[in-house]
Order: sequence, then structure tokens, then C-alpha cells
Amino acid sequence: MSLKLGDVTLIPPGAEAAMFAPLSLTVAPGETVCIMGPSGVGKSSLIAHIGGHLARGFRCFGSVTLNGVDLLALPAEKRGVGVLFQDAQLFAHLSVGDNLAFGLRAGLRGRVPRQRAVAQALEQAGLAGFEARDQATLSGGQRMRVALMRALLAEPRAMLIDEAFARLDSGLRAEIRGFVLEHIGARKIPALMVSHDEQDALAADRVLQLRP
Ligand SMILES: Nc1ncnc2c1ncn2[C@@H]1O[C@H](COP(=O)(O)OP(=O)(O)OP(=O)(O)O)[C@@H](O)[C@H]1O
Repeated sequence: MSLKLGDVTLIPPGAEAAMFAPLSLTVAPGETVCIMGPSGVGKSSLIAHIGGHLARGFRCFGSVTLNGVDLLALPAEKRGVGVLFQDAQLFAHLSVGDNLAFGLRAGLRGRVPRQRAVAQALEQAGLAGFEARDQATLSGGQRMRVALMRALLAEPRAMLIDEAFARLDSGLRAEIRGFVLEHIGARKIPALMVSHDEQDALAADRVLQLRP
């Protein structure tokens, strides 16, 4: 699976000019490209455009394809793109196990396959036995690991990471970044990672600097 951007540019609502020059990029299977650039240049908007959650009113140009499929023609839930935000955005009313199960594809929704998939994901996240825990009782790093596992259980064909490690302290940050990139790389998923952090950039395969 390759994620391909062709001459992508965006104009925010009410603005006259595009935020960044037309951007063409191919992210190979298992490759992580770090997107950097000054505040307001459009990094989060670019991620939202690809993920299908960009606010209304933007004018969008260029193409976004995933293994040749036109993503822009599909609603967000059909794009097969996983997203990790700064906040893990776990569902407050669901247990850790139910948060994970939310991502499961239809074929795994029977009780036994579901329990097995959730238990395996928790094991991989170093959180074995956490099924019934209230998500509010988790640490920041644990929450991010659950968020990644929930995204991966949906079997995404591409991952978008928007400042997902920014709120973690530096030691934990390196650990969680390593965890996330290792799992994405092992599954050969192409990933775009927005960050202001040099250590994130060093951990990526390539860095793309957006300029206004
Ligand atoms: N819903 C919206 N309506 C109007 N303008 C918007 C909207 N969302 C974003 N913008 C504008 O688009 C521009 C890019 O915002 P965006 O959040 O993508 O930047 P960024 O590069 O991710 O910045 P940061 O590093 O500060 O997070 C900004 O000028 C912002 O004001």
C-alpha cells in the first residue's frame, strides 16, 4: 500500500491564497514521513484533508490516492485511514476492552474472536488484563497505546499521526513513539506524522518541511 499525494494544496475558508505550495509525495509501505513547518502552515489541515475530517469551507486541490484508490471520493469511514491525535480520544463511556473492540472489522465481532483480538492487542500493548478497566484510569502513555491498538485493529491501510506524542514527557515520548512506529512499520503501513519535535523527525524515514 502506498499513499500518494499529487499537487495537493488547500485554501482555508475566507482566505485568498493557498497555505502551502502544491505538494506531491509518495509514502511507501511501512515508511513514515514526518511533516514539519511553522505554526499555521497547514499541517493539521493536510492530515484532516487526507483523513476526511477537514472542516467545511476549505477549497482543496490535487489528488490523494491509496494504492491507486481515490480517497477524496470516499467518506472518512470508508478510507481505511487510521488517525492518532494529540489526545488519545478514547470513548469516555467505554471500558478499555470496548474501546479496542470498537475498531474491529465486522468479521471479528463475534464474542470469541472479539475477546481474542482484544486480549492479543492488550498483550502487545503491555496492558494484558486491562479489558475491564475504565479508560479514565489510564496514564497518558497507556492511553496512547490503547488508541494505537484501536486504530490498528481496524486494519488501516495508512496512518496519520498529528502531534500524538506532544503531551507526553520526554522519556515516555521516546518509548511511545518507538512503540507506534514499530507497529506501523511491521504492518507495512505508510504513515504521515505531523510534529514540531526534532526527535520525532529523527525517528522518521523522511522529513518534509512545509513552507508558507
Ligand atoms: N475551520 C477553519 N476555518 C478557517 N480557517 C481555518 C480552519 N481550520 C484551520 N484554519 C486555518 O488554516 C491555517 C492552517 O491551520 P492548521 O491547523 O492546519 O496549521 P498547522 O500547521 O497544523 O499549525 P500548528 O502547528 O499551530 O498546529 C491557519 O491559518 C488556520 O487559522
